Amino acid sequence: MSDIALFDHNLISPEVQAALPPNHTIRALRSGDYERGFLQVLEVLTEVGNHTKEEWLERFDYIKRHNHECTYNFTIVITDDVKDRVVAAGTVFVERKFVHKNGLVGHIEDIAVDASQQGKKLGLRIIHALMHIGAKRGCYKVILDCSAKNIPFYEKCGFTQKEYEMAWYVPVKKASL
Ligand SMILES: CC(=O)SCCNC(=O)CCNC(=O)[C@H](O)C(C)(C)COP(=O)(O)OP(=O)(O)OC[C@H]1O[C@@H](n2cnc3c(N)ncnc32)[C@H](O)[C@@H]1OP(=O)(O)O
Repeated sequence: MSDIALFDHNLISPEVQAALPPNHTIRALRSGDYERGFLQVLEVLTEVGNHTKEEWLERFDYIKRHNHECTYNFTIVITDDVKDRVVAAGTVFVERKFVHKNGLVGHIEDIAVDASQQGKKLGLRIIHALMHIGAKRGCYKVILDCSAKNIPFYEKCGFTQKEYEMAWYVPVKKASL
């Protein structure tokens, strides 16, 4: 697969692009971002797994092919164009609901800025770009879960605290001997 974009670039906010440092670009995730270190950037969040290129393309291609269906996935990155590396990433899912008269809700997930690039407003730009995508796709709200230490960051981005997060982790079955 050549360097294919996950979704249409006209959803990227021109205001956010204009606010980036020189030689940086905000754009849709591309299939070639495997080589540009997209998965390594996500390692600031959690365990990512050592994907082969084939495993990466399997997931990328699936999302791309199914992006017109029930849930839309808009994953974006910021690249350092001198180094040709991904330095920040984030996703907004658009969920189709029955409530709010068949309303749409954006869910922000997996916000990550390379450890060496944090504190340069790249996280803020990613969030603003995802909020723009949610608004353009017709969401009536955009929501996310985060740790307490990140609340001030999301408040700076324009979010307010509401409700509580709940989680259930599927028990890992031990292999039988
Ligand atoms: C929905 C989710 O995915 S939650 C998971 C979020 N991701 C992580 O925790 C992974 C590790 N952390 C990171 O990748 C980054 O540090 C992020 C995404 C949390 C923040 O991105 P950065 O690029 O470092 O932040 P950025 O420079 O855009 O900060 C914007 C503003 O928020 C402030 N801010 C950022 N993080 C914090 C924090 N933890 N506490 C207080 N303020 C903060 C900054 O000081 C800045 O304020 P200013 O406008 O007054 O100068």
